[in-house]
Amino acid sequence: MELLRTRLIPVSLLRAASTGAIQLKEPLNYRHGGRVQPSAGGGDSKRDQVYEPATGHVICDFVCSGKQEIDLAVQSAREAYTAWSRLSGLERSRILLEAARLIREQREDIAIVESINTGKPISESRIDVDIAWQAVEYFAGIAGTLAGQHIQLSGGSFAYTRREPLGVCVGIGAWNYPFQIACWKSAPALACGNAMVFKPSPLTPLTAVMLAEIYTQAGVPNGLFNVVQGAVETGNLLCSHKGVTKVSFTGSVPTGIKVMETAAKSVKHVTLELGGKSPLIIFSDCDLENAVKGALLANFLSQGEVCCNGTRVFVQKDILAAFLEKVVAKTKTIKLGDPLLEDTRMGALISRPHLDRVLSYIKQAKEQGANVLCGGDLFVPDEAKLKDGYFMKPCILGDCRDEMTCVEEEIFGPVMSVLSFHTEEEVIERANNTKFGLAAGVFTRDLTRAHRMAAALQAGTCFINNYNVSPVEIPFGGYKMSGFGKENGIATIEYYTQLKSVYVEMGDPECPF
Ligand SMILES: NC(=O)C1=CN([C@@H]2O[C@H](COP(=O)(O)OP(=O)(O)OC[C@H]3O[C@@H](n4cnc5c(N)ncnc54)[C@H](O)[C@@H]3O)[C@@H](O)[C@H]2O)C=CC1
Ligand SMILES: C[N+](C)(C)CCCC(=O)O
Repeated sequence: MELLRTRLIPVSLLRAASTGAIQLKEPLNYRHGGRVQPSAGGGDSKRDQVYEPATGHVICDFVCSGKQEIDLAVQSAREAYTAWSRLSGLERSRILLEAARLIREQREDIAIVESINTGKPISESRIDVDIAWQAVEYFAGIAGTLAGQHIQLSGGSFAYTRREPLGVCVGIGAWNYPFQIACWKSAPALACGNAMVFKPSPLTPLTAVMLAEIYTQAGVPNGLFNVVQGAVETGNLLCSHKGVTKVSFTGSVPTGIKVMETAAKSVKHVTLELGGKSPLIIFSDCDLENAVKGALLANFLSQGEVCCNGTRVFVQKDILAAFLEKVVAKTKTIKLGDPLLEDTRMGALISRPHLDRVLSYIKQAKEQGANVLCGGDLFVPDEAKLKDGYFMKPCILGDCRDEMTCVEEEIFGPVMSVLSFHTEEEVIERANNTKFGLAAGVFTRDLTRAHRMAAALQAGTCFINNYNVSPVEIPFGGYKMSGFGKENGIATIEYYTQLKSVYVEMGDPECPF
């Protein structure tokens, strides 16, 4: 019970949680081991409101953090870094394993808050929380294995390398997977001995603070994981702060470019996880039932608000009609509505402006000649409390062509664009003809073709006969304008450490002077 009293939201309220019932008063900044109101002064004192997408209600508001608060958060993280980076990997591992255990224990509470704040179904939020604690557990396991190399040199001299942390890292998150993004960034950062100041999206500020409380409960030093809240100005202050060594960013391409520009001025390390317009390629020799499942997984999780979604679905001409018939029938059965109900499979989009934007893409697609095969219009649930929610019916667009806006641009909503193709060579060229390169998928029973395709597709992740599965053991990250750097998998260690070479002379230096 002690543990529950320190929680962001009283557990009694969570047990009674129903959509539209939650109002929060607690501060959403987290600094040096506790929730705080941001220190006033230094610029951005704007207040932002937080909405519940399913009802349109305001859940709470918060003050955006300005210069003074960012200075305090970075300074506190620096202090924690000094203590944390001196621990052995195994000591860090033990604390992070406890954090993973606490996330598991609080899974349901975190998932409820996540669903209320993002609008996604509770069944999905639970999986997001699972993938999040698995990342913490995975990197806890790696913490104890971090090591350098010994290199024998001539004359008995030798060198060794030390894998050292970077210092204070900044994490900046998008709104679609708020808790998971906070874990995917903080777990490797902390495992490698860094501290982190994290800024969630202003649309979804709630669960990152729950993670901060969990890290404190698990035993990390105060300040090791601080949370600041805000939007553009706060993000900019973080990316330009002299005390920060790295920025790991998840968000759109235009913002990613700005983050990289700002970080470049003080030569900070950068990881960019940006948007996508990924191809899903379905060959006529596929298992059609599985390919239909793949197309749904590739387009309709989290109301389609997923960066790696396979939204350009290329289907080989001879199975196009059969595929469309099945995929449209399945899509029509997706149960929309209250995110907190067990059988809901699609909730509300993140905001009213975003919903309008997605609908305007559909309108434009129709004008450009696409054929709406299902959905694409507003959905108004029967329950009165949901009538102002941001719901729409999942949409499938047929008769798409490569040059249509819906095929070229990331929509970030439940909109699948279907295109047809004839040959393997043709589809490779068309699939790669994009500035993005986050993911790609192939459905085929031909083993050699599957691997040929995986090699030819310009994307950071290629799924064969599945889509949007994300085991924490495999690296995730983009090619081309979808960004660089990795999250998950052992490769991520490279992005949160630096390697020092130590030369040891065992004789006398040779000197020409
Ligand atoms: N590759 C990946 O792993 C993922 C990529 N995304 C991409 O994110 C986008 C949707 O998320 P949004 O939150 O709308 O993206 P966004 O780019 O608008 O915002 C992302 C974050 O950056 C902050 N920010 C805004 N301006 C900033 C600045 N000048 N300096 C520093 N930070 C700044 C925002 O407050 C927010 O926390 C989509 O394009 C999607 O593809 C989303 C999830 C995962
Ligand atoms: C978990 N997964 C694969 C569905 C999405 C992860 C990337 C993102 O944050 O959009």
